[in-house]
Amino acid sequence: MNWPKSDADHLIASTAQMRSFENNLINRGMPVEALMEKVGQKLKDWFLERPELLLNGVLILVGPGHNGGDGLVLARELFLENIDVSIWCPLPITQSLTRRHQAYSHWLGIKELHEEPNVYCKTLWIDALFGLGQTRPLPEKIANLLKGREEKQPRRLISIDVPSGICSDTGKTFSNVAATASYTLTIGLNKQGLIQDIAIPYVGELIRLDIGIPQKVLKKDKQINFFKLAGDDLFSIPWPEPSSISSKYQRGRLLVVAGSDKYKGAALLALQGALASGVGSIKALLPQKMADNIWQVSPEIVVSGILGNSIDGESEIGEAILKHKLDRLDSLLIGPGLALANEKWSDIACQLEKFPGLLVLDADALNRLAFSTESWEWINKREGPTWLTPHLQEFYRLFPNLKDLSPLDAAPKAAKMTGANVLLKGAHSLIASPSGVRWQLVSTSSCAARAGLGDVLAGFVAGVGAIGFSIGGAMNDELLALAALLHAEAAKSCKKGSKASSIALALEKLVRHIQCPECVQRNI
Ligand SMILES: NC(=O)C1=CN([C@@H]2O[C@H](COP(=O)(O)OP(=O)(O)OC[C@H]3O[C@@H](n4cnc5c(N)ncnc54)[C@H](OP(=O)(O)O)[C@@H]3O)[C@@H](O)[C@H]2O)[C@@H](O)CC1
Ligand SMILES: Nc1ncnc2c1ncn2[C@@H]1O[C@H](COP(=O)(O)OP(=O)(O)O)[C@@H](O)[C@H]1O
Ligand SMILES: [K+]
Repeated sequence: MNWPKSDADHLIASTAQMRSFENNLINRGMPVEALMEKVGQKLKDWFLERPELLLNGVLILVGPGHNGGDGLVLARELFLENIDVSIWCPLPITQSLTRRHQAYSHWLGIKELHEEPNVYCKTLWIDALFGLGQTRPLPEKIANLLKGREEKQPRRLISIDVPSGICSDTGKTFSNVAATASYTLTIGLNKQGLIQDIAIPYVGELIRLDIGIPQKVLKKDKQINFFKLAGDDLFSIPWPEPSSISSKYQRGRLLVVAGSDKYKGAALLALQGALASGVGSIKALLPQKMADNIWQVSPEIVVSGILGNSIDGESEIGEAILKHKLDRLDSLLIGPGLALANEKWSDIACQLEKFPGLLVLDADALNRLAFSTESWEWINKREGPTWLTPHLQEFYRLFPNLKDLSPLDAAPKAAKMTGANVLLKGAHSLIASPSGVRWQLVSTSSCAARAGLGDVLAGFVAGVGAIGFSIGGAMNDELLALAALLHAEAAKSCKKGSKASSIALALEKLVRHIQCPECVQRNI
């Protein structure tokens, strides 16, 4: 695994890993006091760079552990900068270091609240109640207070390390109540729970504060296999580059099986995604109506067969796939907009098993497999690599035995069970490989949540996969992750409300930019 870098910016840590890194530093001689001081200084710098947040003063909610200690160091530093600071310690402090900071803050004369704070006040609340040490629901008094605060002053609260009430491993609330932050300033490494879709409404914008965990400490952990991907990673993207003398057939050959009378647009969107990848040759098996017209909008596509049509407008794919020469392909995408015809998976199973190239199963191909007698277990029979691109409902339909697991645990399990790479789509899409490596997209835009974007994505990943396969044969695990990142970044670069086909054009431009920045500047 070469991308992205295994550094503090990219690693996504479980609570146990984070604890182990901290202990490692402390065991090597780093004083806990110094570590907390470092955290406090980073917090102070972050707040002082945003004076608008401090205009109405600051109230720091201090918890019993080291999270509270971080809050007290911040309180002291802001106080010394003449910011109007008060603290509230609702529970007895249990950590001695935190108690010492509390005593010093008292001696300095920092205001202390003895009553519950008023939820209406415009003061910024800083949640230093609980961090990594959370294992159970918030005390009722605090839960009610945080609930009231969100109702009366929505998001006028910033959390340190982890919003109180959220599990840093799963991202779930312990009891449906948690601090609702505008920002969460997480310390050292991104914690896996904080980037899960379920946590997004509580976490707000996630900021990682670097505390200088040395690379050699990170490298020692053999369990590091979870990486964050964001826009900055586009600059280091390992784009598969065919040789400069390669012909169109050596730059990836893709066959797209998509569309039905029921869902007419899906095939076109998938083909637009495929075109955006820059793959050398695109063929398609389409319903008759689309096959008759596609040349007018996408003359680059070669229609190499016609799909059958059920009386309900669903596509029947078996005959067309069986007639096609699959051995001349690098990648085969089946799924977007096919609808659920009454066909047996066994009709095509044998042909697909033997196909040595990359098979990408999306949308209704996943549903058809889910409802077949073969089910997900069939994927293991494939000779070539397989990529699955479900959204959450499709995923659990295909893997009903994993429905009690969170997406974070279920996706790698599915990858391991099937030997396929899985792209589980969502607000923060998760990519899991059979080797156990996971990637998660973090800085996505919710304007990507529009009908048709998944079709563009399926065509795009199949195109990128075809290029990768044409070069190496053996697929790099990160290829699916990099295709998903490009798609999300293209969606982000578009105006709010952009339609799927505009995003496909933005994706094409982004790919050209990565391959040749000068060409885009010269508008070629
Ligand atoms: N370790 C380090 O060197 C560094 C740590 N750092 C900072 O420390 C944080 C972790 O500190 P921490 O381990 O003290 O845990 P923290 O979350 O503050 O609270 C634990 C306390 O709260 C209690 N408690 C928990 N839930 C509760 C509930 N619902 N209701 C009531 N009580 C509850 C719990 O009680 P217990 O469960 O033990 O009974 C325990 O007393 C971390 O997030 C980061 O901010 C950084 O500065 C970097 C250096
Ligand atoms: N809240 C969200 N924020 C960002 N991206 C999202 C969000 N919800 C969905 N997406 C992305 O939008 C796309 C939608 O795909 P999909 O559900 O397959 O749509 P469709 O089948 O209608 O084309 C995926 O890339 C997914 O990751
Ligand atoms: K907190």
